[in-house]
Amino acid sequence: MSNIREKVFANEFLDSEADNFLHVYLRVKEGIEDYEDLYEIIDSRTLISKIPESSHSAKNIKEAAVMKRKYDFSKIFGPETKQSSLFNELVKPKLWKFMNGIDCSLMTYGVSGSGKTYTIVGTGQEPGVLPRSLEYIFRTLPNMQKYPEIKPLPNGDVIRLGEKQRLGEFEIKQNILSFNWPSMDRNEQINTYRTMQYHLIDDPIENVEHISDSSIAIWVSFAEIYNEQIFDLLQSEVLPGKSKEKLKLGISNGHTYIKKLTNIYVSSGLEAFQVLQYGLHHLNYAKTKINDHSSRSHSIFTINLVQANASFQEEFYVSRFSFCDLAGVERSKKTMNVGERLKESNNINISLMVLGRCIAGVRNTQKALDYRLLPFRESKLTQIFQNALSGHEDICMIVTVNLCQDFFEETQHVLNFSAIAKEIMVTQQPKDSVKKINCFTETTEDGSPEDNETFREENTRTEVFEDTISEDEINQILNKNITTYSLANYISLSGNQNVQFKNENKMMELALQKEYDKWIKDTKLKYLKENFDECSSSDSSDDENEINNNSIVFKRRSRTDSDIETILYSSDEEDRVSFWKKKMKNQELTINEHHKTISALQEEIMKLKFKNQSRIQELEMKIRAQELQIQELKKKLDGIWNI
Ligand SMILES: Nc1ncnc2c1ncn2[C@@H]1O[C@H](COP(=O)(O)OP(=O)(O)OP(=O)(O)O)[C@@H](O)[C@H]1O
Repeated sequence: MSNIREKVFANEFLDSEADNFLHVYLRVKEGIEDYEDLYEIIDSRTLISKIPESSHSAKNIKEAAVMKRKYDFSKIFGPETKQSSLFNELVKPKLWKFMNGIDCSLMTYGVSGSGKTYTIVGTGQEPGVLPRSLEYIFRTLPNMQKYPEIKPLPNGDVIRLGEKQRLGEFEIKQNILSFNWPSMDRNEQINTYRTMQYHLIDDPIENVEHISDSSIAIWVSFAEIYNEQIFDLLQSEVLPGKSKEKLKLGISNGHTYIKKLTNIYVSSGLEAFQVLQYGLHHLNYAKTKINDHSSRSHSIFTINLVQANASFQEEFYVSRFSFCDLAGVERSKKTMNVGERLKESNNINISLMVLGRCIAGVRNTQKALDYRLLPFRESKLTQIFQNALSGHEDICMIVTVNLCQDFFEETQHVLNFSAIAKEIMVTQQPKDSVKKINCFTETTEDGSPEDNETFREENTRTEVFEDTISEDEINQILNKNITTYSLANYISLSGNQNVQFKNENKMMELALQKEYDKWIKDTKLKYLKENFDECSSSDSSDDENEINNNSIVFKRRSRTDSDIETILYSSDEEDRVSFWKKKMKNQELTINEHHKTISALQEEIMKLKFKNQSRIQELEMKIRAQELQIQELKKKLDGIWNI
């Protein structure tokens, strides 16, 4: 039998896609009747936005003639689009790739309430692309075994399970499937799924002859990024008084993964759907002014497909399909959020801003070879999707919009974002980079699967840098055509891997380091000039709004409240992010100050308590002494009476 991957790459669909740019689709929410004053869908790919003079977006437009903006999409799904059409046209071809071993991601991006969750999860009557995908995958692939044999680890390796571990994994799944819902009838879920199955019974499926001669398994995971912390939505119920475990990120072979994320083995679409419902039940939702059931986090549901070549028992291929439902773009003025909701809002906006900056950065990098240090590490979301967002995986975005007037500014922001995203070039994975996945055969029969997983994660893989410097790169460096991004990369690589190279080229490295330091200095000065006013001298040296940079004093430009909104919705992403970061930093400092005051007061109270306690003890001892004296005197008195 030939290699599964060879069949994948021989498949004609891989070469059939005409454009190599990131696919960005627009989905227009149904039920908005009178949007023609503001928007015009001129064909299946183009939307025109008419910007009213009163709008904030019109401020930067000088001539009346350019009060229209044109946005191109891979395809526009109008308000009449049914969930089934969206699935058939957009997701089905991707599932075919996924079943042939290629990693795929689908993201929904849009204003809060515009239909992101509706598109991915849907409702009982109108299931979204995810439940439909689960059903499609299980109808297409051959029957799965009841107990799993091979388990994919979060870092990309696979592990062969022993007898006890197989039973253990089965039990974990059963616990989820038999979970008692406080607010939902389990039978209702099953009926919802069965109804969908009934409707899809005549839907054609693909011929997967070449997959049927390999042994396969499907595992699913579900993670949430809430307030910049990662949580496992499939973790068993947290005991009262205990908090949910925060998961960390790891890097393996250049891919970022979530450490210790639970993977559940599922052997049918219904089981996978029930696991999805279990995770959704743990997701952070809240009622805001613009959506009664608003997701306050980014959620990532991943289907992992493990294929083992029947003839080569130790050859495994894992492919993943991630469905990422992003939290909604929102303005605190509209949502009227305060307290915890406001904090969530800030975190959501910041991570979406970083996403926008990364996308713009990748676009610029590819377009003008204007390499920069892209801010992927500034948010968990962008770290996880770094590889996909850099154009190295099959990723598509569904931008959801509500074309009503109330959300005009936010929708412009979303449309601008999508216009940039659509310019990202996607590079197809080259054939020679396909690798065989490591498989670990378990020797011990005892120990839980989690133990093994942790052991494997911690002991078998270390974080490694993906590649070494190529001849071309060295030539680039010598030609001084090097960009800052490559410089930074080179320095970090030479510091970690190329020890021999480093020794041989010490002089060159020093020169590069100098050039890199200069870039850091220039960037800092540029930033200060953009955000601060230069002043001749400083009146108060400890003013936190002042920065002294090489004896030039810069004073922070003050910003009004309305500037905040302008920054949040302006096109200058870097300005926005740095502004919000600083604002949050200041808030953190103020909170710290409050904490310090509270600690001081608590100390004072303790001191007073202690002082009073010793005074009370002193007085009690005096009373005791008085009482003893009384007793003595009484005794003497009794003696006198007895005489
Ligand atoms: N295309 C559509 N057709 C019918 N109903 C829709 C459509 N899109 C959204 N809805 C309905 O609008 C409401 C809000 O949608 P949804 O919860 O999907 O928004 P969201 O973008 O995920 O919001 P948030 O970011 O706040 O979580 C839901 O009741 C949903 O059923």
